[in-house]
Amino acid sequence: MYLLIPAAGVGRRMGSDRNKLLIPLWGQPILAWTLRAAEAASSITWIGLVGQAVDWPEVNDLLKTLALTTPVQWIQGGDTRQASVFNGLKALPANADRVLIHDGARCLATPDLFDRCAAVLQEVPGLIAAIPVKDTIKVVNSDGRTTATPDRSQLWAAQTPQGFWVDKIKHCHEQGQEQGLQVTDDAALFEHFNLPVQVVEGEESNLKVTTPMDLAIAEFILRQRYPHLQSSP
Ligand SMILES: Nc1ccn([C@@H]2O[C@H](COP(=O)(O)OP(=O)(O)OP(=O)(O)O)[C@@H](O)[C@H]2O)c(=O)n1
Ligand SMILES: C[C@](O)(CO)[C@H](O)COP(=O)(O)O
Repeated sequence: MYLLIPAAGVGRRMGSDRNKLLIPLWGQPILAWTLRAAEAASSITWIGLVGQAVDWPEVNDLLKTLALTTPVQWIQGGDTRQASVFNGLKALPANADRVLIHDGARCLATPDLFDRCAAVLQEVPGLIAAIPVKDTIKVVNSDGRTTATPDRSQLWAAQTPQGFWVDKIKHCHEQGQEQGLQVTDDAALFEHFNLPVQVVEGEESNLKVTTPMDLAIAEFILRQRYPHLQSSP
């Protein structure tokens, strides 16, 4: 299975002056955890790492340290996550007919989650990892007043991996760019063009490390996951 890792952000919400994926988390960069999980997933046979040129020297050093057996191709990212993913799709090997797309910031996803998504993608053209929301969600207007309360039983929090048949998702991105669509996940393009997106049970621990609080939570999760370790493996 081909995997694209969007890793070309800047981490504004982290308050970082550099790519947050290079910030240490329990002894190694956030991105290292993501790459280790992808490496450990039996289904992943190729990684497209989508990043900004300014980060390449540090990422290259990290790749040398990790010495992954899975081939990793460096791909130039774009100004938005959507543009970065599209660049990644255009850089896929010609024989790639299915692809998983996984945020570099979701560094706690387990190898099992990748493998489960890869297995389902054999059967459906599009999927997302997701978990049911626990909070009651409100729609709020520009005055800060609630205007609606969607039925919680129908609300799921989308995660990544998200997976797609390559020809379909590439076409969606092409059309989306032409029509000026701006989306925060790739499944939204599938939905916009009336293509089916199957939910695969995600993981509560598969948080997107976005803010400093997320870093603290992520370290807690790692310490629980590797209780025998004093620091990262
Ligand atoms: N131009 C961009 C923006 C984001 N991403 C990636 O998309 C994932 C999810 O994005 P997010 O968590 O928002 O990361 P940032 O954009 O860095 O964070 P912020 O929005 O706070 O700046 C991350 O792995 C990020 O590296 C990307 O590849 N290219
Ligand atoms: C793709 C995603 O992780 C699904 O929840 C999320 O939409 C990414 O959002 P971001 O603002 O680019 O971090």
